[in-house]
Amino acid sequence: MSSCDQPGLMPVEAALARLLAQADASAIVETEAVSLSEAAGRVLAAPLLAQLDLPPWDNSAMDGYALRLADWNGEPLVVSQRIQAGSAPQPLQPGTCARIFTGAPLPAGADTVEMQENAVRDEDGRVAFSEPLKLGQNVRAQGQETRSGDSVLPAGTRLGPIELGLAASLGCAELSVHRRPRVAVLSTGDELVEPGQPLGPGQIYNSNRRVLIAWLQRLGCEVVDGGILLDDLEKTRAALAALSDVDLILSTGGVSVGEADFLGMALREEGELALWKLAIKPGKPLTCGQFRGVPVIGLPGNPASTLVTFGLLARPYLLRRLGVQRVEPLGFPMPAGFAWNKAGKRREYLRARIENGRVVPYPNQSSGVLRSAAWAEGFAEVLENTTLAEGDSLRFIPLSEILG
Ligand SMILES: Nc1nc2c(c(=O)[nH]1)N[C@H]1C(S)=C(S)[C@@H](COP(=O)(O)OP(=O)(O)OC[C@H]3O[C@@H](n4cnc5c(N)ncnc54)[C@H](O)[C@@H]3O)O[C@H]1N2
Ligand code: MOO
Ligand SMILES: [Mg+2]
Repeated sequence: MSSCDQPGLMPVEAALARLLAQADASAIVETEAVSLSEAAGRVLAAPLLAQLDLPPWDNSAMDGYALRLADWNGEPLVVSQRIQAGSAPQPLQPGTCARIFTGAPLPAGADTVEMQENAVRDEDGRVAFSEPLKLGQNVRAQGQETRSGDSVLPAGTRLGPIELGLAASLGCAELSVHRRPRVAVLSTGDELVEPGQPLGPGQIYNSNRRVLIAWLQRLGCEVVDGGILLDDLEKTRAALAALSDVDLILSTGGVSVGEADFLGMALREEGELALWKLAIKPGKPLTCGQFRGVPVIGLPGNPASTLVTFGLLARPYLLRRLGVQRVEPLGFPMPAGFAWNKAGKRREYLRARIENGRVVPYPNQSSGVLRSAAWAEGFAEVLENTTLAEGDSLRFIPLSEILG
C-alpha cells in the first residue's frame, strides 16, 4: 500500500477510497467450482447464465380449469383431462377444458385458466364459469422470469440464501467462485491472556481475536490464527515474516503513538507504512501498509475501535478484493433521541439502538467498552463538525448490515 503523506486527520471517505483502490489493485482472481451446499457466503467469479427458460413451460398460477378462450362461447365445457404438477399433459381437445392445478403445465392449445372458485360443475361434470374471462389470465408464461442465456447474477455477487435459490431454480449444481481470502489475525499486547487462563496482574482477556475470527469466517475468509503477539519489535517482525503466504495480515493493537506500538515500526523498516490518523471515533490510529509485499491492516486495539474500523474499512476492503462492488453499508436516516452539543473533529460512530422510533446511544461510549456494541443494534453516525438537537436526522447503520 502506498504511504500517506497527508497531514492532519484523514476523512473516512478518503481512507476508504484508498483502501478500495488498493483492493482493486490486488484483486483475488483465482477461482474454484463449489457445490451449492458449499457456496453460501462466497463471491461469484463469473456471471451466472441461465441454461433454461424460467418457467420452462407455460403453467397454471391457480388451481382451476384451463381452456382455449377463443373456443369458449359461454356454455359449460366438458372436462377432458386432469393435469397435476409434475405431469405431462395431452394437447387440449378442442371445445373442452382441463382440470389443472397450480404449477402444472398448460396443455398445448390452452391459453387461459380460471380459478376453481369461479367455476361451477353441473351434474354432468361440465364446468360453467361465473365471471368474464380474459385471455392469458392465470397463466405463467414460459420464460416470463428468465430466458435461457440471460445473465441473472453478475460476477462479484455475494451468494446468500436468495442467490443460492436462484441458482438452484436454474438447475446449477456448481458455481464458479473466487477462492477464499487467507487472512491472518494477530492480537498484539503483553497484557493479553486467552479465556480459560488465570489473569495475572495487569492482564486482560483477549476479546478482539474472537470478534475478528468469527467475523472473518462469516465473510467467507480462511483464517490463519496468529494468536497473541507480545509487544516486541523482533517478535513482531518475525510474526509478520512468517505470514508470507496470506492475502492480508490483520492485527489489533500496537498502532498508536505508545512506545510499545511495534507494528508501525516493523512496517516502516521492512515494508511500507501509511499511518492514517483517521477522522473517526473510535478508531483514529488505523494503520495500513505492507510487510514484504503482504498487505497489512493494523486495527486499533480498543475493542470498540477494532469493531468500528473492521466493519467500516477492513470489511469493505476484503469484499472488494473479491470483486464485490457495493461494499459499504447503506444505513438509513433516523431521528436522534439525544442532543449532541460538542462538534468534534472526528466522525463518531456511537453504539446505539432504536427505541420508540429514535436513536438512543449506549451510555458509555468509551472505545474500550465492547458491551456497548453487544447492547447496540447499530452505529449512529454523527458527522464531524456537527451538533445535533433531539429529533435531528442522522444515519443509522444496522449491525446486521455489516456483520456478515
Ligand atoms: N498519546 C496518545 N495515546 C493514544 C492515542 C493518541 O492519539 N495519543 N490514541 C488513542 C486511541 S484513539 C486509541 S484507539 C488507542 C489505540 O491504541 P493501539 O491500537 O496502539 O492499541 P493498544 O495500545 O495496544 O491497546 C489499546 C487498548 O485496547 C486494549 N486491547 C488491545 N488489544 C486487545 C484485545 N485483543 N482484546 C481486548 N482488548 C485489547 C489494550 O489493553 C488497551 O487498553 O490508543 C489511544 N492512545
Ligand atoms: O480510536 Mo480511539 O478508540 O478513538 O479511542
Ligand atoms: Mg498494545
